[in-house]
Amino acid sequence: MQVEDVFVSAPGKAILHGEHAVVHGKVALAVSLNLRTYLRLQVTTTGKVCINLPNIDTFHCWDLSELRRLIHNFHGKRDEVQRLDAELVRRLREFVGVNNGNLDTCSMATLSFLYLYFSLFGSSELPSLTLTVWSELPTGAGLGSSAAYSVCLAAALLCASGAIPAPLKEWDHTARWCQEDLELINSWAFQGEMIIHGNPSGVDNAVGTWGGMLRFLAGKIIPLSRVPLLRILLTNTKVPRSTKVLVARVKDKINKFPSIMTPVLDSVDAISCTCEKVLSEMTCEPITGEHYNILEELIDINQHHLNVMGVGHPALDILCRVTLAKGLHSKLTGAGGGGCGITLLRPETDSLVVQSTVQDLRDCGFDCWETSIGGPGVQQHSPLSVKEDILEILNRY
Ligand SMILES: Nc1ncnc2c1ncn2[C@@H]1O[C@H](COP(=O)(O)OP(=O)(O)OP(=O)(O)O)[C@@H](O)[C@H]1O
Ligand SMILES: C[C@@](O)(CCO)CC(=O)[O-]
Ligand SMILES: [Mg+2]
Repeated sequence: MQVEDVFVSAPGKAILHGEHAVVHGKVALAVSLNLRTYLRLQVTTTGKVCINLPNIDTFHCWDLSELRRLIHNFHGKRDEVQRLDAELVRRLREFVGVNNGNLDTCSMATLSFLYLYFSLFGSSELPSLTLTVWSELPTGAGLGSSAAYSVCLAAALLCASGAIPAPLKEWDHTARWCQEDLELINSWAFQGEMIIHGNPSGVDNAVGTWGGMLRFLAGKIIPLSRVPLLRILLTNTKVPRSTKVLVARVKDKINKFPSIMTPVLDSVDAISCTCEKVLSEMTCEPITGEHYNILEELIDINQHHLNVMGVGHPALDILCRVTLAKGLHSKLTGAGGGGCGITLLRPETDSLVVQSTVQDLRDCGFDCWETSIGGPGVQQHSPLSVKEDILEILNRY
């Protein structure tokens, strides 16, 4: 077994179009953000496994002997990455003390760590380690915090188990894995997402793994390399919500009204495809106002569809109204039900207009900032390449 100390990070994401519909086999367009989750994994000789998750105020330390007892007579299936191992999930739920279907924030994060830890080390020696995670992303707000967390866990634990090499060379600040290793990271991150979400499409962990902008359809990931630079305003309504609950709510609605909801999902699919076509045209012909008019109309139509699906929220309605008063168009991003929304800014949108919109949204109690999109996917860091304030937090434990 090859075990090392590693620093890794993975980006959050914004979904331009296709949230929820993507869970039901429709196209989604998603893009990575410049906000990242960072993880430090230290190999220790304490005989303990410790996790420090200060964003969600969760700290645990278990004796290795206790963990060994937990998986006594259990044989992990390292190659089975499409489905969760029901027996392992059952044992872990009992261990963490969750018996019903509704997991709280801390239990979900703990459970997904333990699931990956046992799955990846179960058949060999369980290592003593300390793992610390700190994220720049708001947790549970639609920006893929669960996926960034799962991708970091998968990358660090796979690396520590020796299943994939640590790509960082002595002279590098950051380094990425080869395609095959990224696929393995992505598939284990998907398992972490399954623990947290219940029924994830896989789009969020794909963006966390590969970064950039991508088209996602039924597990098939197509990176979109030719996309125009989009200016996006991100707003966090700060209304808490759970992706798992919202995904289940949409499924119930589809089951209840199949003939009504299926056309809505088909329409969202067409919106994603139309958006992709317009974005591609914008890279090979001069960008016109009409391109932006179409992008804005697609945003408005999709926001209505998401309301029809039952994942809107009065705070998101306020976001749309306040921005429209300045001539700007917004939609929720991610699972909705509160959380974050995106607002498209035109290249010519005056910075004074942006500033006063941001102020109006802050006056509503929201967080709001202009963001840059398309950051790199999961990467390994030298300690020097981790921002100082984040390194200080990761080194605190
Ligand atoms: N920094 C973190 N540290 C520990 N756990 C985290 C962290 N970020 C996210 N999580 C886990 O992910 C859960 C939030 O996931 P959820 O899918 O509900 O929201 P999201 O991923 O932010 O939004 P969306 O799925 O809509 O993009 C938290 O309850 C926690 O279990
Ligand atoms: C709501 C959803 O479509 C996106 C969450 O970011 C869920 C998923 O795709 O797993
Ligand atoms: Mg999530």
